[in-house]
Amino acid sequence: MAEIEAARVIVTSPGRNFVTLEVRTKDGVTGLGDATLNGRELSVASYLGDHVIPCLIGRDAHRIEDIWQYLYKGAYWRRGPVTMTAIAAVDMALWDIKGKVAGLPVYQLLGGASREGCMVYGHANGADIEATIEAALDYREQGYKAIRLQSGVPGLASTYGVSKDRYFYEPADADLPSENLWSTEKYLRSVPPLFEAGREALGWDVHLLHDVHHRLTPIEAGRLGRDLEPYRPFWLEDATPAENQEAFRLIRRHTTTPLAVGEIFNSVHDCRQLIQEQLIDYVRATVVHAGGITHLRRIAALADLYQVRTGCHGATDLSPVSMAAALHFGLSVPNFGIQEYMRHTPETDAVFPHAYRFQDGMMHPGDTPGLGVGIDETLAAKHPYKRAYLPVNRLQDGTLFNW
Ligand SMILES: O=C(O)[C@@H](O)[C@@H](O)[C@H](O)[C@H](O)CO
Ligand SMILES: [Mg+2]
Repeated sequence: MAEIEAARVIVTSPGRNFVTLEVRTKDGVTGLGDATLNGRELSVASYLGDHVIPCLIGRDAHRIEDIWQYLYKGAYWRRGPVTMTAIAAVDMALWDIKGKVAGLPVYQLLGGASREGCMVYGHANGADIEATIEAALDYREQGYKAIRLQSGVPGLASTYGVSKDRYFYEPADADLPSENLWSTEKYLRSVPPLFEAGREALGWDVHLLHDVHHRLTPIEAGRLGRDLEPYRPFWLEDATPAENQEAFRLIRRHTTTPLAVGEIFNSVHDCRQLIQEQLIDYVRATVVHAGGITHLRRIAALADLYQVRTGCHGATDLSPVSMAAALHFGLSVPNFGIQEYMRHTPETDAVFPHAYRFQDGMMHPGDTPGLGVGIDETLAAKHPYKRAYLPVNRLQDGTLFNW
């Protein structure tokens, strides 16, 4: 028995907002869980502080599955990003504690390493094709085996996924949502030349990826997938919104370009049909928004039956605690595909010292017992919460569109 004596929520903003749960046992062992929900951070902080923590006190931290079921079924109100992010934070913290008590890194508790490291993809972006290719060459130089290409669209003032900074990308950029303008026609014309230039400059020994960010209809996505086929992309991500899972049947009918989807999913039910009908190739559900390691393993186990592999979300709004959990999961899961890696700022890394490391395009969670991430609370206190929103997206006639 490792009795839970206390738990608390730490909100800090070292460059961007993070919500972290710390669970402490009577023996003084602490575990950390990420609870960050970009642009809606305080709702999860309240869900945890007001509704979850009181139910945790006195429970056995070792009973991870039972506590997961207790919080999921016991709430009566199942699923949803706030609930599932809160459950994820508890789940990560309990795996962290179990690892520390056992003296083992979490991946060992999940069955041990299935590979030497997790292949990650980096983000090359630029205002135009030339700048994007230059950034991609830089990533290849650093050893990346997989690179996502996002370029500014001629005729559009700003484009999702294209930052002003070479390495650090932060979409939650304003105190109130900023507004972007979108044109599907301009965008669809811009991507094939980007990939043509990418293959010309980088050759064929590097994986190239692209994120559509839910902005096409299924038939438009089918056309883009087909137009990109000659350049053999590793995947086309979030080609169309996925609330309607059937929509992917139409895309599949028109292209063999592999499809990835799921960074906003929070439950296996969000991707059940996509997986069982083999409408996707990679599932992007991630530890922090999909119920923690415990639930993500369930999603991956279903996906494995249908040759769907993992490709977990890993943008900067997933804290180093999530990144570590993703790497322990990714190192052990049989059907790992790739892991997104968007590096955090030095301010974030200083608040969350961690054992995971990058080498030659691969990442390893390290062998520190537990998840291998700490929190420097003195430093965290110097970065108070700052309201920040993701942008919204409008068509050129003012219609609010998909983001
Ligand atoms: O693939 C990705 O990393 C993106 O889609 C993210 O930038 C995403 O928009 C943010 O993480 C949202 O919080
Ligand atoms: Mg994405």
